[in-house]
Amino acid sequence: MNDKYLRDIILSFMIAGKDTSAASLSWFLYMLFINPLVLEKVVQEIRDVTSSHEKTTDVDGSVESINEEALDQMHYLHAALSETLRLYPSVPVIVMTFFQMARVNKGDNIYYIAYAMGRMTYIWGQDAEEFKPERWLKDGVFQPESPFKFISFHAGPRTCLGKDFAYRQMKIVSIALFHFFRFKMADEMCNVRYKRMLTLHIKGGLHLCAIPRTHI
Ligand code: HEM
Repeated sequence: MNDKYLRDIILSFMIAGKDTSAASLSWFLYMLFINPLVLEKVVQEIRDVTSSHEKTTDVDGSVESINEEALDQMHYLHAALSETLRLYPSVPVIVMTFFQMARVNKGDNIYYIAYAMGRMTYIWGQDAEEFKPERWLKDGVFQPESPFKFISFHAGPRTCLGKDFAYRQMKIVSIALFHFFRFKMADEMCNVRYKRMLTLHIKGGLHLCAIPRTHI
């Protein structure tokens, strides 16, 4: 390994890992606003996991309670994040360049639209357009889908290398945010739309007001 190799690895992790997780968290917060019952369940799960540190001002105590074991127990949060990524995949269009295959020439590009695939009734059923974390749960336990069905992290040999890291990061940030704050949209009438880019961002960003919690 030389410095250039190391630089390229760090750069690709920063490019692949920053905007994707940030955009997912924005959509996640938005989905919770428009689905208050899901928000309630997410907050309840966070409350259960951080219950040993009820004082919301006790930063060290609450950070301590966010350990590996606690993160693994958060099935509902994991399901809600997955459901967000199904409807709002951070990489909405994925392109593959082919070497050679039957009926595909060397150098041809094939695109698949993760955004559309996440909403197809053929793949996800009649309720495909609905935000339903429950579709990922069986008896309260998260059930992973085949990566060829839930395509938001790509599948096969070029699958996302940071998937587990991304879930951990998004879970930790969500726990910290909801433990210490309530949120409301700065303008509840605003029309939230996506911006057409390589990654799926909210057009103009998601503007929120954070209100410190006195108790969770
Ligand atoms: C919600 C968060 C994320 C999503 C939805 C996501 C999704 C994806 C997708 C769809 C690809 C394939 C892109 C393509 O081939 O065109 C990819 C590749 C990749 N991702 Fe992620 N990603 C996320 C977070 C991260 C994080 C946090 C890291 C690293 C810390 C990371 C590292 C990578 C790397 C290195 C690749 C390239 C893999 C390769 O081509 O062999 N990703 N990701």
